[in-house]
Amino acid sequence: MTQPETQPTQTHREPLIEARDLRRTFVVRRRAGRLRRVATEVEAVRDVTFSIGAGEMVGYIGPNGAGKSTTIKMLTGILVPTSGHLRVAGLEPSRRRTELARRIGVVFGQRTTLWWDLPLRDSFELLQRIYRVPPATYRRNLERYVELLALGDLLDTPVRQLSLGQRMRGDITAALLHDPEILYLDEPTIGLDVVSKGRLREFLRALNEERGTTLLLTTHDLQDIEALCSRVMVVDGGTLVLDGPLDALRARGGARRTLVVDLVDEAPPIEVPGATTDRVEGPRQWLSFPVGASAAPVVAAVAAAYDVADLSLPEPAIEDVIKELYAGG
Ligand SMILES: Nc1ncnc2c1ncn2[C@@H]1O[C@H](COP(=O)(O)OP(=O)(O)OP(=O)(O)O)[C@@H](O)[C@H]1O
Repeated sequence: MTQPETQPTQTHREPLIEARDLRRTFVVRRRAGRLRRVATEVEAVRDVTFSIGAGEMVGYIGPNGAGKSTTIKMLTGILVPTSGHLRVAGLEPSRRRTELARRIGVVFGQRTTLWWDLPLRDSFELLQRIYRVPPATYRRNLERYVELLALGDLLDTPVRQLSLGQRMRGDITAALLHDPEILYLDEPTIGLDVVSKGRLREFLRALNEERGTTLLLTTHDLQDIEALCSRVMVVDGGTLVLDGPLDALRARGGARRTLVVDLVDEAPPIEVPGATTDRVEGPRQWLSFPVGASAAPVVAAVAAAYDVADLSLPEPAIEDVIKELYAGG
């Protein structure tokens, strides 16, 4: 079994989600000739081990088919693990699915859990009954989320008439009406415009901060991860290949850092000790220096010898790091 690289995470409280050697296989029957079918086993998740503390915001990322949805389905109890140990809020999800449903919320970006032909309000009322949410809690939460997510004018609109962003806000409200401790979000910002994405991220951050809700987020949009998650778990081929703080992921961003210098005028490539100039485009130049070295002497040397209009030290792009991880994982 290969162990993922694990780094200590910032928050280490009581584990709320615990997975140990979690495995799930599927039997797939494929045609082999005109009449014959052969059964092959697909290992969608293998030997996945992690533990998530209350109040953490964790990104669960990986390329298509990596095993993310299969893991989330096991965490919600929809799928039974083939083997391994799994506890969510102290419960074994597949055996205690109904009980667990009252403690978790699930939001899928690609499909709604609301009733398509019903006005939002009726969907919410049905969910109140299904989850047996006490009337006072229901009223308080409905009021709160309708205001925070600006749904007031839409409560009487059938779900099918809502825009994608409005529908998503409705789905999030639906997932939070019963005060879940854990919220699973599967591609929550898919298809949303930049402003809606920003608002949604802000809302989720506040939810975590104010209510301590634990968030587990799967997404292909790494900006979601950058905006929300201090910890990221990367899965590839069913196996966890990295689990640690986002900063640790960034720190793997190659051996060199970049300094972008905007000169007042165009000039030949900058020459300063400790750095090399990799690219020149008009008055803008890109210098690089080793990751372990301090940027200060390079910045000072450039500022002393050149007329500088602006300087910036971009963070290593996590996209690049992740691309490398997927390729090599
Ligand atoms: N019900 C199923 N029957 C057979 N194979 C399945 C089933 N569900 C998932 N798989 C296979 O398990 C693997 C993992 O799939 P999974 O849906 O968990 O990936 P994912 O990381 O969520 O991908 P995506 O980002 O595309 O949603 C894939 O090879 C997939 O084809």
